[in-house]
Amino acid sequence: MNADALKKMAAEAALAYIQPGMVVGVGTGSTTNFFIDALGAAKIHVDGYVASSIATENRLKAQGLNVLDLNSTGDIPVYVDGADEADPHFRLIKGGGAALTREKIVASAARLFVCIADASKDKPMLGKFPLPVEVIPFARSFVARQLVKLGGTPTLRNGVTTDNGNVIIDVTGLDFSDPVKMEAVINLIPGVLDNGIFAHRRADVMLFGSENGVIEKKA
Ligand SMILES: O=C(CO)[C@H](O)[C@H](O)COP(=O)(O)O
Repeated sequence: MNADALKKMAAEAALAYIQPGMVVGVGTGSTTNFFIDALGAAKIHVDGYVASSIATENRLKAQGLNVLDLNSTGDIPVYVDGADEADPHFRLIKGGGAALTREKIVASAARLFVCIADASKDKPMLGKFPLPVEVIPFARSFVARQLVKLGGTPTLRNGVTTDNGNVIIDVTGLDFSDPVKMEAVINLIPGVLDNGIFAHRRADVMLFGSENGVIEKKA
């Protein structure tokens, strides 16, 4: 099976977590797009969806699904999103689609975070995937120098502006032996809005699409 078939399998399995009357948070990316399409077909009578990006909002609307403002919903029962890497402790690297800040906000507002991915994202430890960091443009060069001091090699993601009007710096070479600490340390650099380590807000459930079917892991 190709990666898309595995992503679709994981995305469709996440429907089991969606109940009528819920507010559902929806992530961003190709795996989440399969989830949105599955939602459109399933026609579950949820209260509405909170989108983690403009792209997701547009795709939900194209499916005729009701999009809600995060500021007018309370805590969200469930959030479904993909990941670039996941470790055995349900910690993630996200932001390959540049939506990491809003994704982390909606994930943090959710009581349950269901992460959907193809099994290639299941890693013994984080850090092969370059870490996305959302940075206020004014501070781009300063932040890059601080990331070098942390042992990283930063690269500006060319031509990308986030939904928040910022830039993305992708960083390789960081020490991921303590992802909780690294997430916090990077976020202390002035000019950083957020970074793609999801260690303070980890996933609660992992659904990996694999050649042997969906592998479900619960924290
Ligand atoms: O964090 C993300 C977007 O900011 C995505 O969830 C992550 O990049 C995975 O994407 P895909 O489902 O396309 O593999």
